[in-house]
Amino acid sequence: MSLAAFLELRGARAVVVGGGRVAARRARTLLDAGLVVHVIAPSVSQGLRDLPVTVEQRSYHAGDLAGAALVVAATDVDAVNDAVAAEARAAGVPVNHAGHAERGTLRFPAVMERDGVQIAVTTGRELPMLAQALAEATGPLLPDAAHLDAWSRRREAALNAAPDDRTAALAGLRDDIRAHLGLTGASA
Ligand SMILES: C[C@@]1(CC(=O)O)c2cc3[nH]c(cc4nc(cc5[nH]c(cc(n2)[C@H]1CCC(=O)O)[C@@](C)(CC(=O)O)[C@@H]5CCC(=O)O)C(CC(=O)O)=C4CCC(=O)O)c(CCC(=O)O)c3CC(=O)O
Ligand SMILES: NC(=O)C1=CN([C@@H]2O[C@H](COP(=O)(O)OP(=O)(O)OC[C@H]3O[C@@H](n4cnc5c(N)ncnc54)[C@H](O)[C@@H]3O)[C@@H](O)[C@H]2O)C=CC1
Repeated sequence: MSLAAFLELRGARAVVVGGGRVAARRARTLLDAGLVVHVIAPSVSQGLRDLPVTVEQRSYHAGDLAGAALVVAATDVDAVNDAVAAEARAAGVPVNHAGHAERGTLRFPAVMERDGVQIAVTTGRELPMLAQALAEATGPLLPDAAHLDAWSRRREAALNAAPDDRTAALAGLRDDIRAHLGLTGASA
């Protein structure tokens, strides 16, 4: 099993090597998470140029990943993606290898988000359609902001309650949340 985690990388530098369709998809994901994206590729698609990224129109060279907190190797040349992944690994920087995910250290999941709540799905293999379908199927479960705010207030109040009341208040909140999601019975 891989490590499931959410990275807070707002303002950090990402280097995307490659300028095609996959690079553009990854760049959008990184921008949504607040990273500063730098693209290096001899040919950069219009879709990618239209995004708020900086572009260096040339081939990748060793040393290009200096200062990167995250790297994407998304060229259509396996050997180049391998070289990018090797440089990133040596620098201890997480890297996504577009052609062979197992040669990198980071896989992108399919994601559903609503008001800050995120559900991310990975298949542990390369079945992007399944990852996407599973994420989509969970979408309707995501609560709206009004519910989130009400639950957060109740949790705060419960944590501030006297010890005798706290347990019951937290149990009541847990039951209400589970019922809202259609779950019945005790938690697993
Ligand atoms: C391993 C992985 C990459 C990694 O993370 O290292 C990978 C690999 C591959 N994807 C391929 C194709 C497509 N992938 C998408 C879309 C998505 N792919 C994503 C993830 C992953 N894709 C990782 C595994 C996730 C898992 O399974 O757990 C999503 C979830 C997230 C993201 O891309 O950021 C994103 C959903 C975006 C959304 O939610 O909107 C589309 C477009 C579409 O479907 O609309 C196409 C077809 C068009 C095209 O070619 O672009 C192929 C080519 C073979 C094939 O067609 O299968 C490979 C390589 C291979 O399979 O060898
Ligand atoms: N992970 C995924 O979701 C998917 C991955 N793939 C893989 O990703 C690869 C890229 O796919 P696309 O974006 O569709 O390809 P594409 O053909 O649209 O783009 C390839 C890009 O690589 C750049 N490039 C080539 N040599 C380079 C070098 N030496 N240095 C820097 N950039 C270089 C090109 O200039 C071009 O911008 C595919 O070959 C495939 O292995 C393909 C589909 C989906």
